[in-house]
Amino acid sequence: MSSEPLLRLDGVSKRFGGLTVLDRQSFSISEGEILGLVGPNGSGKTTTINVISGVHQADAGRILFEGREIQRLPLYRIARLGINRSFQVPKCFRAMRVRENIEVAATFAGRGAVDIDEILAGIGLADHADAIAGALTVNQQKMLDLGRALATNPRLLLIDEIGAGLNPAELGGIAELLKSLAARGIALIVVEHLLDFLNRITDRVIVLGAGRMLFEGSLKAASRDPDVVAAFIGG
Ligand SMILES: Nc1ncnc2c1ncn2[C@@H]1O[C@H](COP(=O)(O)OP(=O)(O)OP(=O)(O)O)[C@@H](O)[C@H]1O
Repeated sequence: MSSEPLLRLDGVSKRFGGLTVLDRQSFSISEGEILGLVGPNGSGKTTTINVISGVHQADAGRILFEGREIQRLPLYRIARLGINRSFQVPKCFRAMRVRENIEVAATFAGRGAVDIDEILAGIGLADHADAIAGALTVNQQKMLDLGRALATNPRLLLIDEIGAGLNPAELGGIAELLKSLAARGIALIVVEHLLDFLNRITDRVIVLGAGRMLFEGSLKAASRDPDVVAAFIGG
């Protein structure tokens, strides 16, 4: 493994109109690492994922992936470099079959052959391969979203609140899947409100409050940090 971080944010800011949503974020992640991103509603977690993946462009700062600046690249080029993400609200092709959704993602990214059956098994949809995606439950569609991201052979995977609404057994399955991806060298940034779930997969978290990085370290230490406590319970 290289000692250089896979991804580095350097003073990244994002504004929507007069509202500063990300305020000079700087952090990095190495291959095979899982980084948790937590914070109250509206603190900028999804926006962080959106600027890394190219859904939005940063207004200031640099985003380096394997040492290369990507902050001005469009989403499809970022995906082809090996960064992909899941969405809080699933975005699969609802009229297509489950397997076709994954095949389309693999073809679009053009990042080499992937084992579609292995992906289907990993996301728990092997028995639904021929189902129409729109007929799946929302939780299954979230898994399909993850499968579509995996089909692009990512080196960095951004996971946006996958845990909400899942039962403990499903959460356990996802935790094991994410850990196995990290063991294969994929870096993961996981946005999550379910701290027990996060605790199972990582001990490094960044806590955001109103777009600012308030804390970086273990979840346990975060829970004792006065700035973090103030952000969550309002001073
Ligand atoms: N496209 C947009 N246009 C305008 N404002 C936006 C846009 N996207 C996000 N925001 C605002 O940016 C702020 C941060 O939103 P973001 O979705 O990143 O927060 P979050 O931490 O992911 O919240 P949650 O936990 O509720 O998902 C919020 O005030 C939100 O209303």
